Amino acid sequence: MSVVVPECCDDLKRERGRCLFNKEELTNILDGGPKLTEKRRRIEKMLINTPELFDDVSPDYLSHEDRYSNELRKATQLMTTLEKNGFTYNDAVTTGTGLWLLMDGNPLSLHISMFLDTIKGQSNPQQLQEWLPLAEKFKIIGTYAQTELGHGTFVRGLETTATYDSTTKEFVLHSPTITATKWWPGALGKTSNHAVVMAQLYLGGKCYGPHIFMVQLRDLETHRTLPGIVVGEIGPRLGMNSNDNGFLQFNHHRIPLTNMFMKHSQVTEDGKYVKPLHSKLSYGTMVQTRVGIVYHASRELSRALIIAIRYSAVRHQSEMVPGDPEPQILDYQTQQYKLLPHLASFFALRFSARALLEVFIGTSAGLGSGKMNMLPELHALSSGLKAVATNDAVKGTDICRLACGGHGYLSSSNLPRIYTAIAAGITYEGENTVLFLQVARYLIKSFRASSQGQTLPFSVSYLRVQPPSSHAPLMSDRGLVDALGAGVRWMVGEAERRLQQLVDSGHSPHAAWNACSVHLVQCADAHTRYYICEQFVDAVSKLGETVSSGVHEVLRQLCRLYILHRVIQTAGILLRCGAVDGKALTSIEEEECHLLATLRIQAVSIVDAIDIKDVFLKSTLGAWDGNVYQRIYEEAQKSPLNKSDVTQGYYQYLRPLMKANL
Ligand SMILES: CCCCCCCCCCCCCCCCCCCCCC(=O)SCCNC(=O)CCNC(=O)[C@H](O)C(C)(C)COP(=O)(O)OP(=O)(O)OC[C@H]1O[C@@H](n2cnc3c(N)ncnc32)[C@H](O)[C@@H]1OP(=O)(O)O
Ligand SMILES: Cc1cc2nc3c(=O)[nH]c(=O)nc-3n(C[C@H](O)[C@H](O)[C@H](O)COP(=O)(O)OP(=O)(O)OC[C@H]3O[C@@H](n4cnc5c(N)ncnc54)[C@H](O)[C@@H]3O)c2cc1C
Repeated sequence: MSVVVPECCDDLKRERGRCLFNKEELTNILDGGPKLTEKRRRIEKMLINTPELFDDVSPDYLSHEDRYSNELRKATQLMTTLEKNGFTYNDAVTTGTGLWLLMDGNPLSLHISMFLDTIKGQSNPQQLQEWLPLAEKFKIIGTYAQTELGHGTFVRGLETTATYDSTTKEFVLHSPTITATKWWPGALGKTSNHAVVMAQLYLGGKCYGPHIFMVQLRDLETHRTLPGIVVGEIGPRLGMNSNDNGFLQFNHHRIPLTNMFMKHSQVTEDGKYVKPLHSKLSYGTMVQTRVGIVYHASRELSRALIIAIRYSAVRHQSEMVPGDPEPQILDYQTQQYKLLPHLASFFALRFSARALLEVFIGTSAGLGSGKMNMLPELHALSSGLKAVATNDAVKGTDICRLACGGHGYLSSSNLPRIYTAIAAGITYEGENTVLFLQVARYLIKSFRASSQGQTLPFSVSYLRVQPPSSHAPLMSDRGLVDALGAGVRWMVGEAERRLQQLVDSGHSPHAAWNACSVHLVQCADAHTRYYICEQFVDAVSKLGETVSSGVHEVLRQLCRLYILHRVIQTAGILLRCGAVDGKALTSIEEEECHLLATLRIQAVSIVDAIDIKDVFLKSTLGAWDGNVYQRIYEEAQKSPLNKSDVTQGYYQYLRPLMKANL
């Protein structure tokens, strides 16, 4: 397959003719610099030149088993192609390209993410030396097996046990109940021959809580399940059915002492426990994956936006002015209102993902030298951003689908598959409500610390009980972000007051927490969105000195739209705390409508600059050339039902019905 850029239709040609900025420059910003754009394109070119990586037939037409095998075939082909060309799996992950090719849930994704990340982040030097080369070269294939039938959220409630037997220097892994069955891990059913398993550590009859163990599940030659282990696949799901999400039970299965991950906590041969520097270090893989998911969610949202915005420029429907030609649906203000705030969201999430990655890298470096103080901040930021990013990506993707009318419901639009894949992100890696409650815990703690005069970490410093007065005019970007900050401060203060009131009236702190938890989740959501606004404003103002005026103007408009939209969404709170008044809100609403019309002019060019090629969009509606109707028609011809004019079903059922005397 070669990269041919086809002629585009007249509508898209006209849209692209109105571009006032340098698209390549915007692409570079989104990629993180020209070098990264160049690297991504090299990887893409290599993948596009590997036809085996592309489906001729939609997975929708395959049986469950064929679907799995086909995806496994592509996943292994991808890994060997990368290797042969001097790239790593990580290059395909960090550029998004690998996931786009295999986004029906691929059986190697857990191996290249959580399995390898656990080996890198939780092993002592000997374990690293032993396992990393095997895993990196796919000599062993693994997954992350934590969730059980009975518990996903509450890690401390897991029931799988790992009991140390000092006589043999082994751990005995056991699933004592049906609810202790591991359930959900991707690639556990049929693909993995190893798993990192989260289990309750027992030493001398005492439970030390969840710890991680490396467990071989299958024979490396025959791939048969080892004795003492039951493993299988959990059956069809809402989406990502090419993966083999699995179940796993242990029956007094023994593994060596050295198979407990021992970077942070250790068990000695005689069964003594050595505590980690921080009790949640074993949750590190989850934190790292949440950081990755923020990028992943923004990428998936961007695919949906490219599809829906290009389609909206090609699709003509109804009359805006009686008797006039049917306009492009993108000219309807309501259509702009559906799509453009999500386009702004994509940019906001991308800049925030980058900021979060920096916090992650900084914190990880600190951990290396024994500094644990950044861990709570990283946990709160990664939890909040993972939750907001997946919530917004899911909502945005569904709006993109709706914005494409009936055709958005077609599998060939690819919007259903993008939606079902990212929808899982709300649940996996920490269910979003639960993650927000973790953020809320951090907010309340910080707010109370501030009342006692303590200095707050950077992401919550604006919560100071007596904040410095803002000098930015209200209607400036900074002024509106400050107003949003004042809103969050008011919400958190209110939550703290309600909690205290309940405790004072005799409720236990835990009962009070539950009684305030709807409000607490709202605080966490608002705090995270305030952080996102800050990152967006900062990023655009920093770029201001280095980019051309056209690109800067587009970024400024997107940032402004994001902030205005957020202020309107939070209007109730901002009015209650006096951060804005009705008059300001009216002018903000008017400005938003004006901005929608301004951004509409270059919307197609902005999504072009995201630079995702047709082969990765996989959509009949969103291709570069805008040749929508021909593509939809051609795709329909591939339906197996069209192989014959009269189907078997006619002879078997319809004809007998028509002939029956009813
Ligand atoms: C490098 C980046 C690369 C960039 C490039 C990127 C490219 C992309 C990369 C790849 C991505 C592609 C994506 C596609 C594939 C996706 C595959 C994924 C498939 C999904 C896999 C899964 O789905 S896998 C299972 C996940 N399953 C959970 O996610 C369970 C949630 N459940 C909990 O996580 C705990 O259960 C929960 C609630 C914390 C309570 O934990 P708990 O009960 O032990 O703790 P408590 O609540 O009592 O809290 C006590 C104190 O601990 C503090 N604390 C708690 N956690 C802490 C922590 N982590 N760090 C610090 N502090 C922490 C807390 O803040 C309290 O602090 P304080 O006391 O000071 O207030
Ligand atoms: C596609 C997919 C892939 C997955 N892959 C893996 C994997 O590879 N490895 C793995 O180990 N796991 C995996 N999981 C499991 C996933 O991590 C869990 O499903 C997730 O952590 C949520 O846990 P749960 O299912 O127990 O939900 P529950 O916690 O039972 O959630 C049900 C409801 O209860 C609410 N709730 C729960 N606790 C609280 C609380 N404290 N306060 C308020 N509300 C609460 C939740 O908000 C939610 O509304 C995967 C899941 C999916 C869907």
